[in-house]
Amino acid sequence: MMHEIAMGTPARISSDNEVAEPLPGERPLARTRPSSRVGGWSPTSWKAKPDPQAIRYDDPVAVERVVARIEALPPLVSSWEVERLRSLIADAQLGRRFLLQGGDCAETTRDCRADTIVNKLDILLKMSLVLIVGGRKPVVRVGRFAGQYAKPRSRPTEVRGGVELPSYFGDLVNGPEFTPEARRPDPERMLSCYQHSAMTLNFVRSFSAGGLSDLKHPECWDLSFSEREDLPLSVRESFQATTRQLGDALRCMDALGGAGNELSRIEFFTSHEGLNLHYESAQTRAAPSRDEHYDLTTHMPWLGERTRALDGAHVEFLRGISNPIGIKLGPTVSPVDVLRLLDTLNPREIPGRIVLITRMGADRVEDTLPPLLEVVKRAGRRVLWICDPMHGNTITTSSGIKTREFGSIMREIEQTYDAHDACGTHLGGVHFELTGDDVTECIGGGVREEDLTRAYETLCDPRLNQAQALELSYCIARRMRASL
Ligand SMILES: O=C[C@H](O)[C@H](O)COP(=O)(O)O
Ligand SMILES: C=C(OP(=O)(O)O)C(=O)O
Repeated sequence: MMHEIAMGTPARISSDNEVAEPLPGERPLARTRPSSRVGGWSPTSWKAKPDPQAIRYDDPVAVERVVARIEALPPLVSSWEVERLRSLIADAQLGRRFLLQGGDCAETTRDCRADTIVNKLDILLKMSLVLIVGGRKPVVRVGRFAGQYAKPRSRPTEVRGGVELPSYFGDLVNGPEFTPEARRPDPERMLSCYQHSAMTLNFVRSFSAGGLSDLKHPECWDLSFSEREDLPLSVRESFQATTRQLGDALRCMDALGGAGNELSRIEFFTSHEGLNLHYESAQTRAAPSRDEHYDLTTHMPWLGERTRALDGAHVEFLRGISNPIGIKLGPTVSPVDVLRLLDTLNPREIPGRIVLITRMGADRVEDTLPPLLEVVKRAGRRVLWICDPMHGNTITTSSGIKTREFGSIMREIEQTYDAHDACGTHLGGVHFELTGDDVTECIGGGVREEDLTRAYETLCDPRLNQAQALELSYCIARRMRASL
């Protein structure tokens, strides 16, 4: 099969915006070719713009050395996979698919292990099956993995016992241990995270091809939440009905075998916050025969709440690549900001290009979301709206533990559905910080505040565990079914 691939033998890069002559027989790597399609843009034009989360590397030469090494390495994903995701998102924008995005808050190289990855795929797959039954439409699965190694932080430094050190910005930048050595931003980490992303992806791909046969019997999943006495009888009954329908559907698909069998080949896409632009731009390449650039570290990078300034480095970088992109929108964004972001990031109204990820907080959805929905609808802009009910609902317990309450998470989803219903727009997906492991980081769904210290493993924000994530998918399926 012939593919148009944005790969090639690396040419020697002579400066930021030039490509050295290739050797005889060598295909030029077009990484630093400026784009004629996107005015004034090149993969490194972001360097001239302000970056509120800029990493303070102390050795710029070492940064350039690592970047050159990553440029020379093969891309992690291909441009045709990216295009496929864009077409699926375009479908979701028309209401024909639902998008499920989820994974760790901060992925770590330490957790690049078979069991951890399998558990994550397992929960995403289970959730997607429940959502298919609820919404009666296919689900696009996008993991926060194989690259979710960089974290924006509220404060550049952290103080413990009178000692001040740089904050932990994710394994891509520095280490979590509270020592000057670990917290020093180290460019070599970009190479290590590239390698761990490649290992993760390799495992995800082989796993996807094999299918997950043991998921065919939802009766064997841990669905103890659906029996909980504190749930109203109607909720329990609706959860049990979902399980029965799911079991019937899976057995039916199994009997049909091969073609169209959701369990025989499972598609996952990757995503992460496009935060460390040295890393992102090192893997950004031009498709050989088209004036299109792709960030090939991931299928779908997203723009974070802290880095979405219109004149900032991150918007500059993302405006020139052709990947679908997520844009986080928190309670301080204005309708005008959203339209400007859309004008800058999708001036040609490309279908499937933009996923707007709202994360207002359960108490702010009602006053902040409707004006955004209205203005985008009135402007006739084509976007996929999805809800991240995690980032606006972070609280700190009296003993200083960062957590999130299951009830607030679900309330944000319900309110977001209500706002879309009132405006005549539609909610086309959800975005979660979750893990397939049995952690105790969020309260509710069987975890009490006093349980938080038992298995609190995240290095940044609290994630849903397997049972909590599954319960949420049942709640969403219930809501979806009610609006069919
Ligand atoms: O995941 C989101 C952010 O990186 C995270 O909420 C920042 O946490 P902080 O406020 O502790 O820096
Ligand atoms: C940092 C994140 O979110 P936000 O930008 O919405 O705070 C995140 O999703 O990891």
